[in-house]
Amino acid sequence: MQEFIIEPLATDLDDAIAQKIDLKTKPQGALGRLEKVASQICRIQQTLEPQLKLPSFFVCAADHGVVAEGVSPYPQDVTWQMVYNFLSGGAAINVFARQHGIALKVVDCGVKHDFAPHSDLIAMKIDYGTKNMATDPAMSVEQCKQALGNGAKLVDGVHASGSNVIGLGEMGIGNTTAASALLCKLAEVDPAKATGAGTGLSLDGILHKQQVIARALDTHLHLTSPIEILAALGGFEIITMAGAILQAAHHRMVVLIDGFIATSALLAAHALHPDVLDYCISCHQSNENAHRLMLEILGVEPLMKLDMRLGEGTGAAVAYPLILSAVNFVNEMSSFEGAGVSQQ
Ligand SMILES: O=C(O)c1ccc[n+]([C@@H]2O[C@H](COP(=O)([O-])O)[C@@H](O)[C@H]2O)c1
Ligand SMILES: Cc1cc2nc[nH]c2cc1C
Repeated sequence: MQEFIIEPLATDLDDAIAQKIDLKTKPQGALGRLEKVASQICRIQQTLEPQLKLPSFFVCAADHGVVAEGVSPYPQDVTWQMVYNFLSGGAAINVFARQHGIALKVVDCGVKHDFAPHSDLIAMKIDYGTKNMATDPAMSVEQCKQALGNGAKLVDGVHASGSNVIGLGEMGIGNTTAASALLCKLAEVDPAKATGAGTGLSLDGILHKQQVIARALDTHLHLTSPIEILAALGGFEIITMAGAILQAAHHRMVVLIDGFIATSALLAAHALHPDVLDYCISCHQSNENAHRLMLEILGVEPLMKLDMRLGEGTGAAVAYPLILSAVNFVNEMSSFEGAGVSQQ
């Protein structure tokens, strides 16, 4: 299994970072959350002059055997159809990535479809979708380790090209069931609190999805080791994202976390390596109820809440200019002394 070595953030520069931010021409704390983001990026990069270089986003796509239980209102074919939409530049994430100068690649982590080669498609198919978690482990432990390694490979590639900030998004009909199941098992949350509408289930549909998740938890009741839990309840795109998050933390990169499913990948990564959180910025709290719960459990505050629930990395992409503003104020704002402005 890929070994992820992640250093907790050093605290040596903390005083200097706080001082630099406090001496900018503003009342103390007046840039609010941007100050927290700026300070986190300075700590990740161990510098007083942070930079965001070559932002690189991955949309990780895969299918889910649990759709056989009727947990999503959309047909499974939407997964591969949306992959083509990403490749032709017509999805929401394409629009926002173009707007903000973000490089975007689509990753076939395990879609139930054969794609022709494409310059923006990275072929990392582990299988044609997972198995039905209600009756079987979604994947084998071997496949789970392979997915973690695939995520690491994605990040190694962009890191070698000079990128220091990544964003992770996903596409996979049925993947909110996997995200909810992971939340239940990893954080001991009742399915009644962890289950939501996903792409738009009715109330009856949500109750049925809740029962399917309860059945999956029962099937895998005996499991206690994180890797076995991730294999039993995860998805190929979720575990690939978890591997990418872990490897980005290893490289001391800034990791932009999108909505509910991307956060389930962070929860999975956190179960393997708690220090990974230091490198992650939660960009947008999804309208999926359990996302708030997941963020609370991880102890992270999302940057925004725009009532979005799309995935694809859209929440992270729309947050990108805010994060850039945080970095820019540290580098470009005058200090009180430099501008000749009186302090308190
Ligand atoms: O990111 C989110 O917060 C989010 C919340 C609800 C749904 N989604 C997207 O909807 C799909 C999964 O929904 P479902 O109902 O099929 O489980 C998948 O492609 C996700 O990207 C995404
Ligand atoms: C159309 C559609 C687009 C999506 N993008 C991410 N998840 C999605 C789910 C659906 C159904």
